[in-house]
Amino acid sequence: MKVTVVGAGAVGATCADNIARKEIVDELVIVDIKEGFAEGKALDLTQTTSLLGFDTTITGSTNDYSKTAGTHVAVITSGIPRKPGMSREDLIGTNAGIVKEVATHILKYSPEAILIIISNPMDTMTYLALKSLGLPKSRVIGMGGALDSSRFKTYLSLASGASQNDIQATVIGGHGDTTMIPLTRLASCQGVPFSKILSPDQLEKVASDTMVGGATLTKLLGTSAWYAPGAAGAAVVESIIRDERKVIPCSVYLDGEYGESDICIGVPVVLGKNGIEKIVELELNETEKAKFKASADAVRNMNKVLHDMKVL
Ligand SMILES: NC(=O)c1ccc[n+]([C@@H]2O[C@H](COP(=O)([O-])OP(=O)(O)OC[C@H]3O[C@@H](n4cnc5c(N)ncnc54)[C@H](O)[C@@H]3O)[C@@H](O)[C@H]2O)c1
Ligand SMILES: O=C(O)C[C@H](O)C(=O)O
Repeated sequence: MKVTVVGAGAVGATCADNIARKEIVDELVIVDIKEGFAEGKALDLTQTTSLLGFDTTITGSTNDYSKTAGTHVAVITSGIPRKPGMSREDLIGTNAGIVKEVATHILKYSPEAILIIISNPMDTMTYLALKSLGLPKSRVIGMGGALDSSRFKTYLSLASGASQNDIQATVIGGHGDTTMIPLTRLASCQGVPFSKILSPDQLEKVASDTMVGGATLTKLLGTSAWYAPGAAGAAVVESIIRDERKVIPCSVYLDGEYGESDICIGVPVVLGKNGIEKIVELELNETEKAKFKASADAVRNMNKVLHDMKVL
């Protein structure tokens, strides 16, 4: 199996590192537009092979996509990250052109590839890749919910003292500071609902901390996060490559599910060898449904910018 990671920056290199350590592919290719950068990251990672004991061939390429031929899964992380004070949506002007160009190059050499979109604003970039390339909806997957759900688990754990590994918690909706929906009603610790563990005020604080999780890190780091995003990207790749059929919230094209159509937005999906094997429809209450609709309206408004920019 072969995986390509486009963008050898903070998220791309961390994702590649995690994929290599998991030993889930024979070949890993990293591509970047910056001369020598992907080759350098690939060589550096290769030199961890004997230290970490994995056996994956890692190569780098400066924009030569012929090296990516035969890719099963391509992870797109190329583009600019936000700086403190910015929103993810502020990145659309630069990243839309990059994502469209990169996805086109990947598909030229690997027409059957499954695309994992990480570049922000991720829901809109996922929609752009799917629509501009006319790909089947099972093969274009936005990574956001996996990361947001892991942050939700971190904040639930910090508030309650429970182990993150005992927690089940899901974030749906857009991958934006105001659009994501941490499902506090459904969060549980080994079968015990968090509504029985934390007070309503504590749960509300956990939800709002989760929603601004990316912005909090951007303020601390001066740029956006990479360890958890890279690990979340690798977890999505792993479920596909190993055909694990894990349920992971991802941004996917909806065609009537959750009452929405013609939009990519975060919902739980089964990830297996064909990409999206199934969309899981959670039973939302009226409040959650209203939040999901508001989130979808905001994402749809952002998608309109793609037409204004004439990239779609
Ligand atoms: N979806 C998520 O959950 C999530 C999480 C973290 C970051 N992100 C997003 O991922 C993106 C990357 O973040 P980062 O911190 O790795 O940024 P970074 O600046 O460290 O890396 C981006 C890399 O993309 C490369 N690049 C730019 N244009 C390219 C092109 N046309 N072809 C190939 N490579 C190109 C750059 O040279 C750079 O090395 C950002 O848009 C960020 O907002 C998304
Ligand atoms: O916060 C960002 O801009 C990057 C990413 O979407 C994240 O959630 O870490």
